[in-house]
Amino acid sequence: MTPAEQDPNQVLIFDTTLRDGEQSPGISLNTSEKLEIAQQLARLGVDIVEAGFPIASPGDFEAVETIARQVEGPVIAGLARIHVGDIDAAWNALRDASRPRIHTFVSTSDIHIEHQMRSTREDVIGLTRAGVAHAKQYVDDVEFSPMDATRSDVEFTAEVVQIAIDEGATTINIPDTVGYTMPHEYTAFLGRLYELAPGLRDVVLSVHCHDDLGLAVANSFAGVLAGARQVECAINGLGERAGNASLEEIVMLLRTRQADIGLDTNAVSQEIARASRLVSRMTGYAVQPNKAIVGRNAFAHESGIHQDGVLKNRETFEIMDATSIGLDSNSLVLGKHSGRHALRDALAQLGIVVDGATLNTAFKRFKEIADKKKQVTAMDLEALVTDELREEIPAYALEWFEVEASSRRPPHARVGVTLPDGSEATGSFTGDGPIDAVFHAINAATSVEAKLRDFRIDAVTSGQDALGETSVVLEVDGVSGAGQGVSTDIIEAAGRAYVRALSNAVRRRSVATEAEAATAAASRVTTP
Ligand SMILES: CC(=O)SCCNC(=O)CCNC(=O)[C@H](O)C(C)(C)COP(=O)(O)OP(=O)(O)OC[C@H]1O[C@@H](n2cnc3c(N)ncnc32)[C@H](O)[C@@H]1OP(=O)(O)O
Ligand SMILES: CC(C)C(=O)C(=O)O
Repeated sequence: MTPAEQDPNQVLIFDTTLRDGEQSPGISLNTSEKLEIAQQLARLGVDIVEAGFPIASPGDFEAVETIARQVEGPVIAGLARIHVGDIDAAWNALRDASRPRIHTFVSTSDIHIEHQMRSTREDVIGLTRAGVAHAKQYVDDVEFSPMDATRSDVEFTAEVVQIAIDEGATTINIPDTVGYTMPHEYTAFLGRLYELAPGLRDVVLSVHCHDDLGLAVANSFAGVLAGARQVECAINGLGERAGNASLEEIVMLLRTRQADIGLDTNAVSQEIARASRLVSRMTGYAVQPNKAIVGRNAFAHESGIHQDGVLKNRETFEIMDATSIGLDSNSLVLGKHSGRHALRDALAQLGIVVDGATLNTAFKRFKEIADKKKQVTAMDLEALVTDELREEIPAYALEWFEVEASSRRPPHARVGVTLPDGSEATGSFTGDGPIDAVFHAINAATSVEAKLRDFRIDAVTSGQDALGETSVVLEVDGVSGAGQGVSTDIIEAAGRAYVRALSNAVRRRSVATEAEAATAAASRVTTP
Protein backbone atom coordinates (compact mmCIF):
# COMPACT_ATOMS: atom_id res chain seq x y z
CA MET A 1 0.00 0.00 0.00
CA THR A 2 1.58 3.31 -0.98
CA PRO A 3 0.63 6.39 1.03
CA ALA A 4 -0.92 7.95 -2.08
CA GLU A 5 -3.29 4.95 -2.44
CA GLN A 6 -4.59 5.37 1.06
CA ASP A 7 -7.84 7.05 1.99
CA PRO A 8 -6.94 9.46 4.85
CA ASN A 9 -10.06 8.43 6.75
CA GLN A 10 -9.25 4.72 6.65
CA VAL A 11 -6.99 3.07 9.19
CA LEU A 12 -5.16 0.08 7.77
CA ILE A 13 -5.33 -3.10 9.81
CA PHE A 14 -1.99 -4.94 9.88
CA ASP A 15 -2.59 -8.31 11.45
CA THR A 16 0.39 -9.93 13.15
CA THR A 17 -1.33 -12.97 14.68
CA LEU A 18 0.84 -15.30 12.60
CA ARG A 19 4.10 -13.54 13.50
CA ASP A 20 4.04 -11.69 16.84
CA GLY A 21 0.98 -13.72 17.91
CA GLU A 22 2.84 -16.94 17.30
CA GLN A 23 5.62 -15.67 19.58
CA SER A 24 3.28 -16.33 22.54
CA PRO A 25 4.79 -19.10 24.67
CA GLY A 26 3.59 -22.56 23.68
CA ILE A 27 2.00 -21.55 20.36
CA SER A 28 3.30 -23.39 17.36
CA LEU A 29 1.19 -23.46 14.25
CA ASN A 30 1.99 -25.59 11.23
CA THR A 31 1.68 -24.36 7.64
CA SER A 32 -1.86 -25.61 7.01
CA GLU A 33 -3.08 -24.04 10.25
CA LYS A 34 -1.41 -20.73 9.36
CA LEU A 35 -2.93 -20.87 5.89
CA GLU A 36 -6.40 -21.45 7.34
CA ILE A 37 -5.98 -18.48 9.69
CA ALA A 38 -4.63 -16.30 6.85
CA GLN A 39 -7.65 -17.19 4.72
CA GLN A 40 -9.95 -16.17 7.55
CA LEU A 41 -7.99 -12.92 7.96
CA ALA A 42 -8.58 -12.25 4.26
CA ARG A 43 -12.34 -12.85 4.76
CA LEU A 44 -12.16 -10.47 7.72
CA GLY A 45 -10.81 -7.84 5.34
CA VAL A 46 -7.52 -7.05 7.06
CA ASP A 47 -5.27 -4.95 4.84
CA ILE A 48 -1.96 -6.59 5.65
CA VAL A 49 -1.21 -10.10 6.95
CA GLU A 50 2.22 -10.45 8.55
CA ALA A 51 2.65 -14.12 7.74
CA GLY A 52 5.88 -14.81 9.63
CA PHE A 53 9.63 -14.29 10.00
CA PRO A 54 11.07 -16.35 7.10
CA ILE A 55 14.69 -16.54 8.34
CA ALA A 56 13.55 -17.89 11.72
CA SER A 57 13.03 -21.51 10.62
CA PRO A 58 12.29 -23.66 7.55
CA GLY A 59 8.72 -24.00 8.88
CA ASP A 60 8.28 -20.21 9.05
CA PHE A 61 9.70 -19.83 5.56
CA GLU A 62 7.35 -22.47 4.16
CA ALA A 63 4.32 -20.90 5.85
CA VAL A 64 5.08 -17.41 4.50
CA GLU A 65 5.72 -18.82 1.02
CA THR A 66 2.47 -20.81 1.06
CA ILE A 67 0.41 -17.86 2.26
CA ALA A 68 2.08 -15.57 -0.30
CA ARG A 69 1.10 -18.01 -3.06
CA GLN A 70 -2.41 -18.83 -1.94
CA VAL A 71 -3.98 -15.93 -0.07
CA GLU A 72 -5.48 -13.23 -2.25
CA GLY A 73 -6.65 -9.81 -1.07
CA PRO A 74 -4.39 -8.54 1.68
CA VAL A 75 -0.79 -7.44 1.31
CA ILE A 76 1.40 -10.29 2.62
CA ALA A 77 4.31 -9.17 4.78
CA GLY A 78 7.38 -11.03 6.01
CA LEU A 79 9.58 -9.82 8.88
CA ALA A 80 13.35 -9.44 8.57
CA ARG A 81 16.10 -8.08 10.83
CA ILE A 82 18.07 -5.40 9.07
CA HIS A 83 20.47 -8.02 7.72
CA VAL A 84 20.97 -8.94 4.07
CA GLY A 85 20.36 -12.64 4.86
CA ASP A 86 17.05 -11.95 6.61
CA ILE A 87 15.85 -9.62 3.85
CA ASP A 88 16.82 -12.12 1.13
CA ALA A 89 14.96 -14.89 2.97
CA ALA A 90 11.89 -12.66 3.34
CA TRP A 91 11.93 -11.82 -0.36
CA ASN A 92 12.41 -15.45 -1.40
CA ALA A 93 9.38 -16.43 0.65
CA LEU A 94 7.25 -13.52 -0.58
CA ARG A 95 8.16 -13.30 -4.24
CA ASP A 96 4.99 -15.04 -5.50
CA ALA A 97 2.60 -12.82 -3.54
CA SER A 98 0.38 -10.49 -5.59
CA ARG A 99 1.17 -7.72 -3.09
CA PRO A 100 4.35 -8.48 -1.10
CA ARG A 101 5.81 -6.33 1.68
CA ILE A 102 9.17 -6.64 3.41
CA HIS A 103 9.05 -5.44 7.02
CA THR A 104 12.51 -4.80 8.38
CA PHE A 105 13.52 -3.59 11.83
CA VAL A 106 16.46 -2.55 13.97
CA SER A 107 16.64 -1.27 17.52
CA THR A 108 17.11 2.42 18.24
CA SER A 109 17.11 2.44 22.06
CA ASP A 110 20.51 2.70 23.70
CA ILE A 111 19.75 -0.22 25.99
CA HIS A 112 19.16 -2.49 22.96
CA ILE A 113 22.03 -1.05 20.93
CA GLU A 114 24.54 -1.45 23.76
CA HIS A 115 23.35 -4.62 25.44
CA GLN A 116 21.57 -6.67 22.80
CA MET A 117 23.24 -5.70 19.56
CA ARG A 118 26.56 -4.71 21.23
CA SER A 119 26.77 -2.05 18.60
CA THR A 120 26.71 1.75 18.21
CA ARG A 121 24.26 4.37 16.98
CA GLU A 122 26.51 4.91 13.94
CA ASP A 123 26.19 1.23 13.04
CA VAL A 124 22.41 1.38 13.38
CA ILE A 125 22.36 4.30 10.94
CA GLY A 126 24.54 2.39 8.47
CA LEU A 127 22.49 -0.80 8.82
CA THR A 128 19.24 1.12 8.26
CA ARG A 129 20.54 2.83 5.15
CA ALA A 130 21.88 -0.38 3.63
CA GLY A 131 19.03 -2.64 4.79
CA VAL A 132 16.13 -0.52 3.54
CA ALA A 133 17.94 0.08 0.23
CA HIS A 134 18.50 -3.68 -0.09
CA ALA A 135 14.81 -4.45 0.56
CA LYS A 136 13.79 -1.73 -1.87
CA GLN A 137 15.67 -3.49 -4.69
CA TYR A 138 13.15 -6.30 -4.37
CA VAL A 139 9.87 -4.58 -3.68
CA ASP A 140 8.29 -1.13 -3.52
CA ASP A 141 6.33 -1.83 -0.37
CA VAL A 142 8.91 -1.66 2.45
CA GLU A 143 8.05 -1.13 6.09
CA PHE A 144 10.67 -0.05 8.60
CA SER A 145 10.42 -0.33 12.42
CA PRO A 146 12.85 1.24 14.91
CA MET A 147 12.49 -1.43 17.60
CA ASP A 148 11.98 -0.23 21.19
CA ALA A 149 11.22 3.21 19.74
CA THR A 150 9.32 4.45 22.79
CA ARG A 151 12.39 3.98 25.01
CA SER A 152 14.66 5.58 22.41
CA ASP A 153 16.00 9.10 22.18
CA VAL A 154 13.45 10.86 19.98
CA GLU A 155 16.08 12.86 18.05
CA PHE A 156 18.03 9.72 17.18
CA THR A 157 14.84 7.83 16.27
CA ALA A 158 13.83 10.67 13.95
CA GLU A 159 17.24 10.59 12.27
CA VAL A 160 16.98 6.84 11.65
CA VAL A 161 13.38 7.13 10.48
CA GLN A 162 14.25 9.90 8.01
CA ILE A 163 17.09 7.75 6.61
CA ALA A 164 14.68 4.82 6.15
CA ILE A 165 12.26 7.12 4.32
CA ASP A 166 15.04 8.54 2.14
CA GLU A 167 15.98 4.96 1.18
CA GLY A 168 12.40 4.24 0.14
CA ALA A 169 10.45 2.93 3.16
CA THR A 170 6.75 3.53 2.53
CA THR A 171 5.48 2.64 6.01
CA ILE A 172 7.17 3.71 9.24
CA ASN A 173 6.08 1.75 12.27
CA ILE A 174 6.83 3.12 15.74
CA PRO A 175 6.68 0.16 18.13
CA ASP A 176 6.13 0.25 21.85
CA THR A 177 8.07 -3.00 21.97
CA VAL A 178 7.98 -3.54 25.73
CA GLY A 179 4.56 -2.00 26.42
CA TYR A 180 6.07 0.85 28.45
CA THR A 181 4.58 4.04 27.06
CA MET A 182 1.41 5.85 28.11
CA PRO A 183 -1.14 7.39 25.72
CA HIS A 184 -0.20 11.05 26.31
CA GLU A 185 3.51 10.22 26.12
CA TYR A 186 3.08 8.27 22.88
CA THR A 187 1.10 11.16 21.36
CA ALA A 188 3.91 13.55 22.26
CA PHE A 189 6.59 11.17 20.91
CA LEU A 190 4.82 10.78 17.56
CA GLY A 191 4.14 14.52 17.35
CA ARG A 192 7.84 15.25 17.90
CA LEU A 193 8.79 12.67 15.23
CA TYR A 194 6.54 14.48 12.75
CA GLU A 195 8.45 17.69 13.54
CA LEU A 196 11.93 16.14 13.39
CA ALA A 197 11.45 13.78 10.42
CA PRO A 198 9.50 15.77 7.81
CA GLY A 199 9.42 12.77 5.44
CA LEU A 200 7.00 11.10 7.87
CA ARG A 201 4.19 13.14 6.31
CA ASP A 202 4.75 11.33 2.98
CA VAL A 203 4.55 7.77 4.28
CA VAL A 204 2.05 5.73 6.28
CA LEU A 205 2.69 6.06 10.01
CA SER A 206 2.00 2.81 11.86
CA VAL A 207 1.72 1.85 15.53
CA HIS A 208 2.57 -1.49 17.16
CA CYS A 209 1.81 -1.57 20.88
CA HIS A 210 2.33 -4.31 23.46
CA ASP A 211 0.05 -4.85 26.42
CA ASP A 212 2.48 -5.19 29.34
CA LEU A 213 0.67 -2.46 31.28
CA GLY A 214 -2.73 -3.16 29.70
CA LEU A 215 -2.43 -0.06 27.48
CA ALA A 216 -1.92 -1.59 24.03
CA VAL A 217 -5.30 -0.56 22.62
CA ALA A 218 -5.32 2.83 24.39
CA ASN A 219 -1.82 3.59 23.09
CA SER A 220 -2.69 2.43 19.56
CA PHE A 221 -5.74 4.66 19.62
CA ALA A 222 -3.62 7.60 20.83
CA GLY A 223 -1.33 6.84 17.88
CA VAL A 224 -4.26 6.96 15.47
CA LEU A 225 -5.39 10.30 16.87
CA ALA A 226 -1.81 11.54 16.44
CA GLY A 227 -1.87 10.64 12.74
CA ALA A 228 -1.13 6.91 12.42
CA ARG A 229 -3.09 5.25 9.62
CA GLN A 230 -1.94 1.68 10.23
CA VAL A 231 -2.46 -0.28 13.43
CA GLU A 232 -0.58 -3.51 14.04
CA CYS A 233 -2.66 -5.86 16.10
CA ALA A 234 -3.53 -9.51 16.60
CA ILE A 235 -6.66 -11.59 16.97
CA ASN A 236 -7.55 -12.09 20.65
CA GLY A 237 -4.65 -9.77 21.51
CA LEU A 238 -2.08 -12.56 21.13
CA GLY A 239 1.61 -11.70 21.04
CA GLU A 240 4.93 -11.74 22.82
CA ARG A 241 4.54 -11.65 26.66
CA ALA A 242 1.24 -9.90 27.53
CA GLY A 243 0.39 -9.68 23.84
CA ASN A 244 -0.35 -7.05 21.23
CA ALA A 245 -3.24 -4.67 20.77
CA SER A 246 -6.32 -6.77 20.11
CA LEU A 247 -7.56 -6.51 16.53
CA GLU A 248 -11.21 -6.89 17.44
CA GLU A 249 -11.02 -4.07 20.00
CA ILE A 250 -9.35 -1.67 17.57
CA VAL A 251 -11.81 -2.47 14.76
CA MET A 252 -14.91 -2.20 16.95
CA LEU A 253 -13.67 0.94 18.69
CA LEU A 254 -13.29 2.71 15.34
CA ARG A 255 -16.57 1.27 14.00
CA THR A 256 -18.68 1.96 17.08
CA ARG A 257 -17.39 5.49 17.55
CA GLN A 258 -16.98 6.26 13.85
CA ALA A 259 -19.37 9.21 13.97
CA ASP A 260 -17.24 10.87 16.64
CA ILE A 261 -13.79 9.89 15.41
CA GLY A 262 -14.39 10.16 11.67
CA LEU A 263 -12.20 7.17 10.89
CA ASP A 264 -12.93 3.56 9.99
CA THR A 265 -11.25 0.37 8.76
CA ASN A 266 -11.91 -1.98 5.83
CA ALA A 267 -12.63 -4.83 8.25
CA VAL A 268 -15.71 -7.01 7.71
CA SER A 269 -16.61 -6.98 11.39
CA GLN A 270 -19.11 -9.86 10.99
CA GLU A 271 -16.10 -12.19 10.58
CA ILE A 272 -14.57 -11.23 13.94
CA ALA A 273 -16.21 -13.88 16.14
CA ARG A 274 -15.27 -16.65 13.74
CA ALA A 275 -11.67 -15.42 13.46
CA SER A 276 -11.44 -15.31 17.24
CA ARG A 277 -12.78 -18.87 17.65
CA LEU A 278 -10.51 -20.22 14.91
CA VAL A 279 -7.39 -18.65 16.42
CA SER A 280 -8.31 -19.77 19.91
CA ARG A 281 -8.86 -23.33 18.68
CA MET A 282 -5.68 -23.54 16.68
CA THR A 283 -3.40 -21.92 19.23
CA GLY A 284 -4.92 -23.57 22.29
CA TYR A 285 -5.18 -20.09 23.89
CA ALA A 286 -8.57 -19.67 25.53
CA VAL A 287 -10.30 -16.30 25.35
CA GLN A 288 -11.07 -14.96 28.82
CA PRO A 289 -14.87 -14.88 29.35
CA ASN A 290 -14.94 -11.15 30.07
CA LYS A 291 -12.64 -10.19 27.18
CA ALA A 292 -13.97 -7.13 25.30
CA ILE A 293 -15.81 -7.93 22.04
CA VAL A 294 -15.08 -11.69 21.78
CA GLY A 295 -15.36 -12.95 25.37
CA ARG A 296 -18.26 -15.30 26.08
CA ASN A 297 -19.81 -12.66 28.36
CA ALA A 298 -19.28 -9.65 26.10
CA PHE A 299 -22.95 -9.69 25.05
CA ALA A 300 -24.41 -11.53 28.05
CA HIS A 301 -26.58 -9.81 30.65
CA GLU A 302 -26.68 -11.38 34.08
CA SER A 303 -28.46 -8.96 36.37
CA GLY A 304 -32.20 -8.33 36.45
CA ILE A 305 -32.10 -4.59 35.83
CA HIS A 306 -29.88 -5.05 32.80
CA GLN A 307 -31.99 -7.93 31.44
CA ASP A 308 -35.12 -5.89 31.91
CA GLY A 309 -33.58 -2.96 30.06
CA VAL A 310 -32.33 -5.09 27.16
CA LEU A 311 -35.72 -6.77 26.80
CA LYS A 312 -37.36 -3.34 26.53
CA ASN A 313 -34.73 -1.87 24.26
CA ARG A 314 -31.38 -3.54 23.50
CA GLU A 315 -29.58 -0.21 23.40
CA THR A 316 -30.25 0.46 27.08
CA PHE A 317 -27.24 -1.70 27.95
CA GLU A 318 -25.59 -2.63 24.63
CA ILE A 319 -23.37 -0.31 22.64
CA MET A 320 -22.84 -2.88 19.88
CA ASP A 321 -25.08 -5.45 18.27
CA ALA A 322 -23.82 -9.03 18.63
CA THR A 323 -24.60 -9.58 14.96
CA SER A 324 -22.07 -6.89 14.03
CA ILE A 325 -19.25 -9.25 15.05
CA GLY A 326 -20.95 -12.31 13.54
CA LEU A 327 -22.55 -13.78 16.63
CA ASP A 328 -25.74 -14.71 14.81
CA SER A 329 -24.38 -17.87 13.22
CA ASN A 330 -25.60 -20.35 15.82
CA SER A 331 -28.81 -21.20 14.03
CA LEU A 332 -29.78 -24.78 13.19
CA VAL A 333 -28.05 -25.81 10.00
CA LEU A 334 -28.22 -29.58 9.59
CA GLY A 335 -29.48 -32.76 11.21
CA LYS A 336 -28.89 -36.51 10.95
CA HIS A 337 -31.03 -36.79 7.80
CA SER A 338 -29.03 -34.21 5.85
CA GLY A 339 -27.05 -35.35 2.82
CA ARG A 340 -23.79 -34.42 1.12
CA HIS A 341 -25.32 -31.55 -0.86
CA ALA A 342 -26.65 -29.86 2.25
CA LEU A 343 -23.34 -30.35 4.04
CA ARG A 344 -21.35 -28.95 1.13
CA ASP A 345 -23.71 -26.00 0.94
CA ALA A 346 -23.51 -25.30 4.68
CA LEU A 347 -19.71 -25.48 4.59
CA ALA A 348 -19.65 -23.16 1.57
CA GLN A 349 -21.69 -20.64 3.57
CA LEU A 350 -18.84 -20.73 6.09
CA GLY A 351 -16.38 -20.06 3.27
CA ILE A 352 -15.07 -23.64 3.24
CA VAL A 353 -15.10 -25.27 -0.17
CA VAL A 354 -14.94 -29.09 -0.08
CA ASP A 355 -15.43 -31.71 -2.75
CA GLY A 356 -14.55 -35.29 -3.61
CA ALA A 357 -12.62 -37.21 -0.95
CA THR A 358 -12.55 -34.26 1.45
CA LEU A 359 -16.33 -33.97 1.29
CA ASN A 360 -16.63 -37.69 1.99
CA THR A 361 -14.33 -37.43 5.03
CA ALA A 362 -16.30 -34.47 6.32
CA PHE A 363 -19.59 -36.26 5.65
CA LYS A 364 -18.55 -39.42 7.51
CA ARG A 365 -17.53 -37.39 10.55
CA PHE A 366 -20.65 -35.21 10.31
CA LYS A 367 -22.90 -38.32 10.36
CA GLU A 368 -21.08 -39.72 13.41
CA ILE A 369 -21.75 -36.46 15.24
CA ALA A 370 -25.30 -36.02 13.90
CA ASP A 371 -26.17 -39.50 15.19
CA LYS A 372 -25.39 -38.34 18.71
CA LYS A 373 -26.47 -34.72 18.46
CA LYS A 374 -29.89 -33.57 17.26
CA GLN A 375 -28.89 -30.21 15.85
CA VAL A 376 -25.62 -29.53 14.08
CA THR A 377 -25.11 -25.77 14.07
CA ALA A 378 -22.75 -23.58 12.10
CA MET A 379 -20.46 -23.39 15.13
CA ASP A 380 -20.43 -27.20 15.38
CA LEU A 381 -19.50 -27.42 11.71
CA GLU A 382 -16.70 -24.91 12.18
CA ALA A 383 -15.28 -27.00 15.04
CA LEU A 384 -15.62 -30.21 13.02
CA VAL A 385 -13.84 -28.71 10.07
CA THR A 386 -10.96 -27.55 12.26
CA ASP A 387 -10.78 -31.03 13.76
CA GLU A 388 -11.06 -33.04 10.58
CA LEU A 389 -10.27 -31.28 7.35
CA ARG A 390 -6.59 -30.42 7.66
CA GLU A 391 -4.56 -30.79 4.50
CA GLU A 392 -1.72 -32.47 6.34
CA ILE A 393 -2.45 -36.08 7.19
CA PRO A 394 -1.61 -36.68 10.84
CA ALA A 395 1.25 -39.11 11.45
CA TYR A 396 -0.82 -40.94 14.10
CA ALA A 397 -4.56 -41.63 14.35
CA LEU A 398 -6.59 -42.78 17.33
CA GLU A 399 -8.55 -45.84 16.14
CA TRP A 400 -10.27 -46.91 19.34
CA PHE A 401 -10.08 -46.57 23.10
CA GLU A 402 -11.49 -48.23 26.22
CA VAL A 403 -11.50 -46.60 29.63
CA GLU A 404 -12.46 -48.15 32.94
CA ALA A 405 -13.29 -45.42 35.41
CA SER A 406 -14.49 -45.99 38.96
CA SER A 407 -14.37 -44.14 42.29
CA ARG A 408 -12.79 -47.27 43.86
CA ARG A 409 -9.63 -47.68 41.82
CA PRO A 410 -7.51 -45.59 39.48
CA PRO A 411 -8.79 -45.39 35.90
CA HIS A 412 -7.27 -47.66 33.31
CA ALA A 413 -7.17 -46.97 29.54
CA ARG A 414 -6.34 -49.06 26.49
CA VAL A 415 -5.95 -47.49 23.06
CA GLY A 416 -5.32 -48.54 19.46
CA VAL A 417 -3.30 -46.07 17.40
CA THR A 418 -2.36 -46.20 13.70
CA LEU A 419 1.36 -45.50 13.29
CA PRO A 420 2.99 -43.59 10.39
CA ASP A 421 3.75 -46.89 8.57
CA GLY A 422 0.05 -47.82 8.62
CA SER A 423 0.31 -50.56 11.27
CA GLU A 424 -1.75 -50.48 14.45
CA ALA A 425 -0.17 -50.45 17.91
CA THR A 426 -1.90 -50.76 21.23
CA GLY A 427 -0.96 -49.26 24.58
CA SER A 428 -2.40 -49.24 28.08
CA PHE A 429 -1.93 -47.19 31.21
CA THR A 430 -3.38 -46.70 34.69
CA GLY A 431 -3.51 -42.95 35.28
CA ASP A 432 -4.67 -40.30 37.74
CA GLY A 433 -7.82 -39.65 35.74
CA PRO A 434 -9.43 -41.15 32.63
CA ILE A 435 -7.97 -38.52 30.28
CA ASP A 436 -4.51 -38.81 31.86
CA ALA A 437 -4.74 -42.61 31.40
CA VAL A 438 -5.64 -42.19 27.69
CA PHE A 439 -2.78 -39.74 27.09
CA HIS A 440 -0.20 -42.06 28.68
CA ALA A 441 -1.65 -45.07 26.85
CA ILE A 442 -1.12 -43.16 23.56
CA ASN A 443 2.50 -42.48 24.58
CA ALA A 444 2.90 -46.23 25.23
CA ALA A 445 1.34 -47.20 21.88
CA THR A 446 3.45 -44.74 19.87
CA SER A 447 6.64 -45.13 21.98
CA VAL A 448 6.91 -41.33 22.03
CA GLU A 449 7.56 -39.72 25.40
CA ALA A 450 5.38 -36.62 25.01
CA LYS A 451 4.95 -34.22 27.93
CA LEU A 452 1.59 -32.50 28.29
CA ARG A 453 1.96 -28.70 28.58
CA ASP A 454 -1.62 -27.51 28.29
CA PHE A 455 -5.05 -29.07 28.10
CA ARG A 456 -8.36 -27.30 27.62
CA ILE A 457 -11.89 -28.45 27.21
CA ASP A 458 -14.88 -26.35 26.14
CA ALA A 459 -18.42 -26.88 24.97
CA VAL A 460 -18.87 -25.65 21.38
CA THR A 461 -22.49 -24.68 21.97
CA SER A 462 -24.85 -24.96 24.93
CA GLY A 463 -27.19 -27.86 25.72
CA GLN A 464 -26.75 -31.38 27.07
CA ASP A 465 -25.69 -32.85 23.74
CA ALA A 466 -23.16 -30.07 23.04
CA LEU A 467 -19.97 -31.02 21.26
CA GLY A 468 -16.94 -31.08 23.52
CA GLU A 469 -13.94 -29.37 22.00
CA THR A 470 -10.51 -30.08 23.41
CA SER A 471 -7.17 -28.54 22.79
CA VAL A 472 -3.81 -30.05 23.71
CA VAL A 473 -0.32 -28.55 23.72
CA LEU A 474 2.51 -31.00 24.34
CA GLU A 475 6.25 -31.28 23.90
CA VAL A 476 8.41 -34.00 22.35
CA ASP A 477 12.17 -33.57 22.96
CA GLY A 478 11.66 -29.83 23.53
CA VAL A 479 9.60 -29.37 20.33
CA SER A 480 6.00 -28.36 20.93
CA GLY A 481 2.88 -29.31 19.02
CA ALA A 482 -0.77 -28.35 19.41
CA GLY A 483 -3.89 -30.24 18.37
CA GLN A 484 -7.65 -30.04 18.65
CA GLY A 485 -10.36 -32.69 18.90
CA VAL A 486 -14.12 -32.59 18.74
CA SER A 487 -16.69 -35.13 19.87
CA THR A 488 -19.82 -35.49 21.94
CA ASP A 489 -17.61 -37.74 24.12
CA ILE A 490 -14.96 -35.62 25.87
CA ILE A 491 -12.55 -38.52 26.36
CA GLU A 492 -12.62 -39.24 22.63
CA ALA A 493 -12.20 -35.50 21.88
CA ALA A 494 -9.20 -35.40 24.24
CA GLY A 495 -7.61 -38.49 22.65
CA ARG A 496 -8.09 -37.08 19.14
CA ALA A 497 -6.52 -33.76 20.16
CA TYR A 498 -3.58 -35.58 21.79
CA VAL A 499 -2.68 -37.68 18.71
CA ARG A 500 -2.92 -34.60 16.50
CA ALA A 501 -0.65 -32.61 18.82
CA LEU A 502 1.74 -35.58 18.87
CA SER A 503 1.72 -35.76 15.05
CA ASN A 504 2.48 -32.02 14.82
CA ALA A 505 5.31 -32.17 17.36
CA VAL A 506 6.89 -35.24 15.72
CA ARG A 507 6.63 -33.63 12.28
CA ARG A 508 8.21 -30.39 13.53
CA ARG A 509 10.94 -32.34 15.33
CA SER A 510 11.91 -34.12 12.12
CA VAL A 511 11.95 -30.80 10.15
CA ALA A 512 14.23 -29.31 12.86
CA THR A 513 16.51 -32.37 12.79
CA GLU A 514 16.77 -32.23 8.98
CA ALA A 515 17.61 -28.50 9.12
CA GLU A 516 20.31 -29.14 11.77
CA ALA A 517 21.79 -31.94 9.66
CA ALA A 518 21.84 -29.68 6.58
CA THR A 519 23.58 -26.88 8.55
CA ALA A 520 26.15 -29.38 9.93
CA ALA A 521 26.79 -30.76 6.42
CA ALA A 522 27.21 -27.22 5.03
CA SER A 523 29.72 -26.30 7.76
CA ARG A 524 31.71 -29.52 7.04
CA VAL A 525 31.92 -28.49 3.39
CA THR A 526 33.12 -24.94 4.18
CA THR A 527 35.58 -25.93 6.97
CA PRO A 528 38.99 -26.65 5.47
C1 LIG B 1 10.20 -7.43 19.06
C2 LIG B 1 10.10 -8.64 18.21
O1 LIG B 1 9.09 -9.26 18.25
S1 LIG B 1 11.38 -9.03 17.24
C3 LIG B 1 11.00 -10.56 16.51
C4 LIG B 1 11.26 -11.67 17.48
N1 LIG B 1 11.05 -12.91 16.80
C5 LIG B 1 11.95 -13.88 16.81
O2 LIG B 1 12.99 -13.78 17.45
C6 LIG B 1 11.60 -15.08 15.98
C7 LIG B 1 12.31 -16.33 16.38
N2 LIG B 1 13.75 -16.13 16.41
C8 LIG B 1 14.64 -17.03 15.93
O3 LIG B 1 14.28 -18.06 15.41
C9 LIG B 1 16.07 -16.68 16.10
O4 LIG B 1 16.19 -15.69 17.11
C10 LIG B 1 16.72 -16.19 14.79
C11 LIG B 1 16.74 -17.34 13.80
C12 LIG B 1 15.92 -15.00 14.19
C13 LIG B 1 18.14 -15.72 15.04
O5 LIG B 1 18.83 -16.79 15.67
P1 LIG B 1 20.38 -16.64 16.05
O6 LIG B 1 21.12 -16.25 14.83
O7 LIG B 1 20.76 -17.91 16.70
O8 LIG B 1 20.49 -15.41 17.05
P2 LIG B 1 19.87 -15.21 18.50
O9 LIG B 1 18.38 -15.37 18.46
O10 LIG B 1 20.56 -16.04 19.52
O11 LIG B 1 20.24 -13.68 18.79
C14 LIG B 1 19.66 -12.63 18.06
C15 LIG B 1 20.74 -11.95 17.19
O12 LIG B 1 20.08 -10.99 16.34
C16 LIG B 1 20.62 -9.67 16.58
N3 LIG B 1 19.53 -8.73 16.32
C17 LIG B 1 18.41 -8.56 17.01
N4 LIG B 1 17.65 -7.68 16.39
C18 LIG B 1 18.30 -7.30 15.28
C19 LIG B 1 17.98 -6.43 14.22
N5 LIG B 1 16.83 -5.81 14.17
N6 LIG B 1 18.84 -6.29 13.21
C20 LIG B 1 20.01 -6.95 13.21
N7 LIG B 1 20.36 -7.81 14.20
C21 LIG B 1 19.50 -7.97 15.22
C22 LIG B 1 21.08 -9.76 18.03
O13 LIG B 1 22.01 -8.77 18.31
C23 LIG B 1 21.72 -11.16 18.03
O14 LIG B 1 22.94 -11.07 17.30
P3 LIG B 1 24.31 -11.80 17.76
O15 LIG B 1 24.09 -13.24 17.48
O16 LIG B 1 25.33 -11.19 16.86
O17 LIG B 1 24.49 -11.49 19.20
C1 LIG C 1 9.39 -6.15 14.96
C2 LIG C 1 8.74 -5.13 15.81
C3 LIG C 1 7.73 -4.35 15.06
C4 LIG C 1 8.07 -5.74 17.00
O1 LIG C 1 7.47 -6.78 16.94
C5 LIG C 1 8.13 -4.97 18.24
O2 LIG C 1 8.87 -4.00 18.32
O3 LIG C 1 7.41 -5.36 19.20
